[in-house]
Amino acid sequence: MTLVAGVDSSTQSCKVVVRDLETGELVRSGRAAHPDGTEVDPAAWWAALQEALAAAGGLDDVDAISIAGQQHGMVVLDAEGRVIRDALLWNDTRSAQAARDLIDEVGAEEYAARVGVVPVASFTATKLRWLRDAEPANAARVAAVALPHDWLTWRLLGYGPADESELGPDLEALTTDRSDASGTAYWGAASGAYDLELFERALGRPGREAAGAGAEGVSGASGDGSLVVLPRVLGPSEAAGRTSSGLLVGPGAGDNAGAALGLGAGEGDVVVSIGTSGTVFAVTDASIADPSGTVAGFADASGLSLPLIATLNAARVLGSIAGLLSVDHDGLSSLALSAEPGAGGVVLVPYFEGERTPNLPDAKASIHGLTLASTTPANLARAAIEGMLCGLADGLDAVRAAGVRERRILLIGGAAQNPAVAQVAAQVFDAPIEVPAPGEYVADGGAVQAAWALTGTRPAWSVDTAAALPVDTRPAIRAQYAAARP
Ligand SMILES: Nc1ncnc2c1ncn2[C@@H]1O[C@H](COP(=O)(O)OP(=O)(O)O)[C@@H](O)[C@H]1O
Ligand SMILES: O=C(CO)[C@@H](O)[C@H](O)COP(=O)(O)O
Repeated sequence: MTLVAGVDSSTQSCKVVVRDLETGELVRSGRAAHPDGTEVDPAAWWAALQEALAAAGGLDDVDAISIAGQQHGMVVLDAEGRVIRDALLWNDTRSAQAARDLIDEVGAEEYAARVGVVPVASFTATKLRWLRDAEPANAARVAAVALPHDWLTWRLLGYGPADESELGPDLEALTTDRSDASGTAYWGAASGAYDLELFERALGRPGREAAGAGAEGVSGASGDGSLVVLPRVLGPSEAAGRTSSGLLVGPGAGDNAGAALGLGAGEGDVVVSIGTSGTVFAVTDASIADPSGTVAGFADASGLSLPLIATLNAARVLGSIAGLLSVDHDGLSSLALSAEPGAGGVVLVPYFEGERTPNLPDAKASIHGLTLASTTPANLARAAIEGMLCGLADGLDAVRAAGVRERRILLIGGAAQNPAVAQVAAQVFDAPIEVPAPGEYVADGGAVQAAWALTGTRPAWSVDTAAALPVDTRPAIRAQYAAARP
């Protein structure tokens, strides 16, 4: 049996799946927790990857692996391959002003036309601008900029600081893929190239694409320190390299593109993912350039496009309200299902972490419509689920406005396993909902990439459906949410 592995290095944890190349059957899996916070030492991701791989039985009998991960995080390396400061994650909003500055300088339409996105605090370019302005000494030391999956792939191949790695700090060996590169705001899905002027504008230092492992005589960060190295952008089935033990390492992906690949999402499928982030996305032929910045024109992991909206407030909203009500996930579900649709008029606008869609990085959550009669645990539980899903339904409207037409919504992510979430989703969205069998679809996308890189053919593994819910729209839920949100 030939085995391939996929990894999801996500915000809250690292997940590994090992699958049979021929059938796609899940053979083993493992996971390990990531630290909390929006600023994380990448060494913690590396440690979690080792732990999750060990829990998944190791890689000795595995032929290929590929690492997908949380998008946008800023990993800055010095010329010795050391991480200069903790990574700023996609949900760190300190770069909101930097995003506004970049838009003022370049223009939203120009950004959308050049790289398919308009900066928000999540995107890597804004974090680099923040670094330039807030930590100039660190910005001056930057020799390479990577994303979380790029850095983990590089480390897995054996690169890193000389005293921590087999192969040393060859920055030319850094790689990324189209999907994750498209979340930087300095690589365009339509152009298929870095926009080096936008990169320089962000960090205040010129950059160039890495020349490939072992490239010699290249002037740049590894040589004269003048040009910052950006990972070489690999195609969907292009390998990043092999480890010294012969393990083939695939290109990796941003987590949402990884999930699309793991689900085999195609025309007519809109994926709604409810993990740390809430996302709504689809795989499309045409690339998107939305000058309002609502829909990001990302690339997918198969050579197509991935128009996407993301919210900062998803599964953790439910965790927070469950904690407040002293119940677990099942308890929150039972409470929510015991309340009427509309939660007795109680509306929770869930901007606990600020928000990205709509772009309100400094917003806070609020509860509306409380009366003495409506203030019950059941209504609060239901309002949390309804509010979180209404934000995503607004996102679906934006994705539709960008030209996407869905036949069904595929509901994935940790919170999709909550029965109340699936039921309320059928009442909030106006499309049929399918909940795929519980699984790690991002890591599965990594396994698909590993198989694709190994054999040259994209595998067509099947995905089971756990539940299918017909449309049961209750327009009052979105109407009262629309009246309450800013
Ligand atoms: N049954 C459930 N109901 C609600 N939330 C859940 C449930 N199971 C897991 N979660 C939440 O889902 C989140 C993890 O989902 P996941 O998709 O793995 O996130 P990420 O990929 O961002 O790390 C956690 O916040 C967890 O508390
Ligand atoms: O910022 C985005 C997408 O643009 C997020 O989707 C991150 O990629 C984090 O994903 P999860 O950890 O929530 O899966």
